[in-house]
Amino acid sequence: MKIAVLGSGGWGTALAMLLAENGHTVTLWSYLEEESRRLQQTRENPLLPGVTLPESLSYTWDLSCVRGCGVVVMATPSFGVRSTAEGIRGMLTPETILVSVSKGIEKGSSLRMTEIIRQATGDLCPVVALSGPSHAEEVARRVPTAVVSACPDQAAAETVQDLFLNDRFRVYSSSDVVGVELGAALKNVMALCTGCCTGMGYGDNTKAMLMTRGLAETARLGVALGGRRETFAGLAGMGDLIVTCTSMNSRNYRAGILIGQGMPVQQAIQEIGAVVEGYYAVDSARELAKRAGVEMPITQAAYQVLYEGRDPKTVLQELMRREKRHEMEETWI
Ligand SMILES: NC(=O)c1ccc[n+]([C@@H]2O[C@H](COP(=O)([O-])OP(=O)(O)OC[C@H]3O[C@@H](n4cnc5c(N)ncnc54)[C@H](O)[C@@H]3O)[C@@H](O)[C@H]2O)c1
Ligand SMILES: O=P(O)(O)OC[C@H](O)CO
Repeated sequence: MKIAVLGSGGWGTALAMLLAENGHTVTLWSYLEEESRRLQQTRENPLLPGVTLPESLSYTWDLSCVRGCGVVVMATPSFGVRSTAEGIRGMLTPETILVSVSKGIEKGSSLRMTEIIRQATGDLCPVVALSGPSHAEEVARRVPTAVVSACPDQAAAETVQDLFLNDRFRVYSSSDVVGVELGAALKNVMALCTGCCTGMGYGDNTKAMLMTRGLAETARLGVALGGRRETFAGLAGMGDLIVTCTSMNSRNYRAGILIGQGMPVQQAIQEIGAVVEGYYAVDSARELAKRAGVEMPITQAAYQVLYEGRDPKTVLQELMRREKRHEMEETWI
């Protein structure tokens, strides 16, 4: 299969490697010409240390590489998804399958990634979300990993499942694209929160509390927006939450640690040197929650720290002092 991977950050590069190793003809598109030239010359991505890119990969910074591709993988940061999708409109056919691997919710529109792609490309092709606990650094080193391929069009989800599957990358299919995408976007917010508490010197109890209650509010929003409750107990929900809130590979968790240690938010994001999606998602998630009438106290707390400059210790105190309640009072998995 001829495949284009759009976005040569850590994740786009790791997936391009995997698809090339699965025998596909893969072109890796970079947003910046110099990034593409450097990849071609060095066959290394500094975001994936110690990994050599396969000889069979091709590199470009020209979006016309999508012409004639059966599958196009959208792997830019969430803020680049709309413009990249608009750039390929007119080069697709109804048979092309688009795969979204970006994790976020668009600022302003509060649309999920597959919704943006469908809108920006004229809703011509099926759009599959591929998500789950999968740090690029580990996938590139062939560490056994499992993810989920989600689309209401089951045939498209299964085509993508087959393309990516191999003996170190297991892919499940799902029709719940809403649940899968919201789990992906919200776990980044929770990782910023758990990182922040780690940075402030709190321990495993605090981390477990935020992960568990964070998943509860994620599922509450997801179900209100049409996702299935059980999806949040799966790879794109609990699975990705675990990996992101516990791994030093996580950009969101590491940014949270720096903020908890007292570094200003923008400086912490700069320091990470790769996209910190939770920062962008928190604003849109809060907006979605408001519209759906869903309570999301941890997301709200994260917003106050990240956008209003409030002291994280005070914000955590306020979370702890909320009115007492029954654990299973609300929608839960
Ligand atoms: N890195 C991972 O382990 C991983 C795993 C799963 C999903 N994801 C998701 O994949 C997406 C990409 O993450 P990443 O870690 O590869 O990012 P990254 O920070 O490593 O790479 C960012 C890339 O995007 C390019 N870029 C910058 N601005 C752009 C724009 N406006 N339009 C298009 N491209 C632009 C940069 O040139 C760079 O190549 C994110 O949504 C992330 O949540 C990442
Ligand atoms: O490094 P993070 O926090 O952006 O997480 C990357 C992936 O989403 C983990 O599945």
